[in-house]
Order: sequence, then C-alpha cells, then structure tokens
Amino acid sequence: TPETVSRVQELRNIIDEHNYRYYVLDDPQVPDAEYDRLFRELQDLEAKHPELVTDDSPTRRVGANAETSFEEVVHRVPMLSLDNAFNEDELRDFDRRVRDRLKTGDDIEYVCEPKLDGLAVSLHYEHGVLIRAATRGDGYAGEDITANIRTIPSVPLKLRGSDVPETVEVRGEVYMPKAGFEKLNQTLANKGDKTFVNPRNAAAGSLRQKKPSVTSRRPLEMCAYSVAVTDDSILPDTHWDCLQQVGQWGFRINPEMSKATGADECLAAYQAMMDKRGELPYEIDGIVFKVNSLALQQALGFVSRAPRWAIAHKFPAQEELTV
Ligand SMILES: NC(=O)n1nc(-c2ccco2)nc1N
Repeated sequence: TPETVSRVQELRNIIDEHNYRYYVLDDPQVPDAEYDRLFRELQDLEAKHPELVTDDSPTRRVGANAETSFEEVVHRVPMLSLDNAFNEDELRDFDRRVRDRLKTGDDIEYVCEPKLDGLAVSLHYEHGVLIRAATRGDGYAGEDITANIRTIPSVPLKLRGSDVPETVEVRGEVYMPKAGFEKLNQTLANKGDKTFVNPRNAAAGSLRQKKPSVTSRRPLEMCAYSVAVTDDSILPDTHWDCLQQVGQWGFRINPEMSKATGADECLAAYQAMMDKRGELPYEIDGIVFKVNSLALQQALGFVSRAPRWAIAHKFPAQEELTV
C-alpha cells in the first residue's frame, strides 16, 4: 500500500541519518534501543514486502549471498602513491620545488592531514548510490571489493543530501582503530587463530575476505581524503572545501586536519601531529601536506608516480621511538 511504501522510505531516511550521526560524526541522537526498534521495523516491512527492497537500503550492508569477486577495476584517475619526506630539509625542498614550479615567491597554503596507516580505496557513486569500490592495486588498476566495503558502517551506501553529482569518485583510507585491533587479536588468540601484526595488516586481511559476512564482523572504518572524478558538476576550488563537501555527503573526514601556510607552519603542524600520535585512536605513520588550491594542484600535476602537489612527511618508525 502507499502508506507502506512511504513508511519504508521514511524509515530508510531516518536510519541513514542515525547511521551518519553515530558512525561518521560519533554523535548519536537516539539511544541504541530506539535505533534498533526502527531498524527492526524496516526489516519486518522489507520481509513482508520484498519487492520494496533496494540495494541501498541500510538493511543491505551485508549482501545476502554476495561473495567478493576481486575482479580487476581500472581507475579512471590513477591512485598514485605519495612521495616521502623524512626530515625537515626534505620537507623544505618539497615546498621550494612547489614554489619554483609555480614561479611564485608567495608562501603556499597547504592542507595537513594525518597519514592513516590503512588501505587506500576508491569508491564510485552514480546518482548518489555506491556502485563499486576498489583497492589501490598498482595505482592504475585495483581489485573489486564492493561487497566488503559495503559492510563498513562509516561508508555511505547512498550520498547524503539533495545536490549530489551524477558521478563522483571518493577516495580514502580504510583502517582499523587501535582498540578494535587489540580486541580482534584477543578474539583470534582465544580461538587459537593467528593474530595480526598491526592494524594495517588486520584491515588488509579483513578487506581481503571472500565472505562479506566475515568482513562485517571486523571493526573497520573509513576516512575520506580526496574526490577524484566527478561529472561536470561544480566542485569547490580548494581541497579543504572539497573535503567539507565530502563530509556533507556522509563520509567521515579527519577531525585532526588543519591548514598551514609556508614550510615553517608545515613543520609546526608535523611536530604537533607527532606529539599527539600516541593518543589518537588509530595508527598514523606521518602527515600529508597537500597544496590546497585545486588550480595550483592542476598546474603542478604529477610526476610519473606521485603528485607534485603533495608530500607524505613520515614519522620515525614507532619501534625506534619506544626503544
Ligand atoms: N593515508 C592517508 O591518510 N592519506 N593518503 C592520502 C593521499 C594519497 C594520495 C593522495 O592523498 N591522503 C591521506 N590523508
């Protein structure tokens, strides 16, 4: 009946918004019991009216009998790796190369992002619906891990809001928070199973599962860090504003992000991030500085394997620090 159809649609919108508040903003608006009641009502209605079920329903995160195909996916825009800076001089060299290439004496504004130590993924949305998710692979082609990615609560199955582009590709890092990693290893050890060496391996192993139902039981999260491809819809003209837009579409963006102008401020941001590294709930292995202006990014382009407009300034390896 029309009432059922509208109730199903209303429940989906309400549940999507609660998921966004809970998993992306870490700021739930209702107690879990209220959420569970709404979710069960939607499940019951969908069970009674299977013809109403759509792939982007919040009840469809773990595909019924979906198996991950790991088919090859060619990236429309290559997912290139980042060049590294290991010390202050190399960071200053990067900033100088940027200014020399742009033939400007002005200080450059950068966005400073913690470099999450997880797995880079690329998510493709058409008409606001998640169509395909792929690993980075060799940068030019990766593996299809859509069924597994769908099980991650902080990955929107449908972009939030009304003005979403026809096609958009959002890239980010899938990672396992430290607490979830410790708990998973404890569970594995209790079962006599092999444990993971670090959260990055645990995230990789969890995304490599053939069964999405296994992935869905792993504490994975995703943080978006770039928009790669869109139709001719207008994107903001700075990387920072693009990320705010991606946050509005329902993605988690990193709350530790900041802006810095010139090499000195970048180095201050590097030190500040290193100082707070221990208390972050996830592992990071550096800070990524990206030229904020998309026009300047365009002008700088990429060298064969890495963008000229970004650098990953790595921390000393963790074990060295603990010695
Ligand atoms: N791993 C990580 O957190 N990354 N990686 C990039 C990146 C890789 C290529 C362009 O940007 N950005 C961030 N925050």
